Amino acid sequence: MNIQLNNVKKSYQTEQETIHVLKNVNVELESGCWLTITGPSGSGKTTLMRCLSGLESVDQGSILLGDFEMSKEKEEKTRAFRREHIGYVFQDFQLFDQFNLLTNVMVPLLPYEKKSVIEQKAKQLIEQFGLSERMYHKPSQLSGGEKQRTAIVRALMNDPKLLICDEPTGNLDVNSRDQTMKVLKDIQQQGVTIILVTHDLELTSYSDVHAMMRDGQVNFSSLSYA
Ligand SMILES: Nc1ncnc2c1ncn2[C@@H]1O[C@H](COP(=O)(O)OP(=O)(O)OP(=O)(O)O)[C@@H](O)[C@H]1O
Repeated sequence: MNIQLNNVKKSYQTEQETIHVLKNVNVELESGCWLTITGPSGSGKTTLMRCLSGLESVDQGSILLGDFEMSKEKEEKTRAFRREHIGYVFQDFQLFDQFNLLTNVMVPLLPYEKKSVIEQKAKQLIEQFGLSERMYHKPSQLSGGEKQRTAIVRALMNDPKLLICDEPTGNLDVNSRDQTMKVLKDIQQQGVTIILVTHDLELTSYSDVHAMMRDGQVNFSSLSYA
């Protein structure tokens, strides 16, 4: 899925002030590419991912995902587009405490597809990510790394064309991190566009393009935090 962001601006209004988070973001990414975005804490990476996936609206500018101009569409259409085409791995997992791992993975698709089909797909991915033995455990019984892998599995359930990963390896040890990256690489090789947000500069080696976020802008040329 080609991605194009033009002059995207986004602010938050608090009681005291207006926080200008995205000041003028321009991004162009070819379908099937892997973009890694790094940048200091608070520079707006998560906000950008939320706007890109339609979880938040932008104040100005345009977001084009393939032929879909997200910034112009109504919420209902955006929600359907996200459900069909985007996978999102949240920084804080966003798993349901009351459900076991298998149900957590299935739950976003349950209202829309046949349960037996979703369950088969879920079990296949759960096995691929080495989580079969934890399938009937609830999030409170999972390690940080297991929760993170569960969040990745859930994001892959709809065969996304765009996979957004916000710090997907923050809780993983180096071996699990590298394993996860290899699985993501395989997924990219199947044609999926990947956007990865991370503080871990080593992960840029997996990507085709690296950009740094700073002062509300995305800069494609810098490789350091300096
Ligand atoms: N809903 C909100 N209301 C007000 N301010 C917000 C809101 N969401 C984010 N912010 C502010 O926007 C700025 C950017 O936040 P964001 O989470 O996008 O940064 P980040 O680069 O992802 O940070 P980190 O690397 O720590 O995850 C921060 O100053 C944050 O406090």
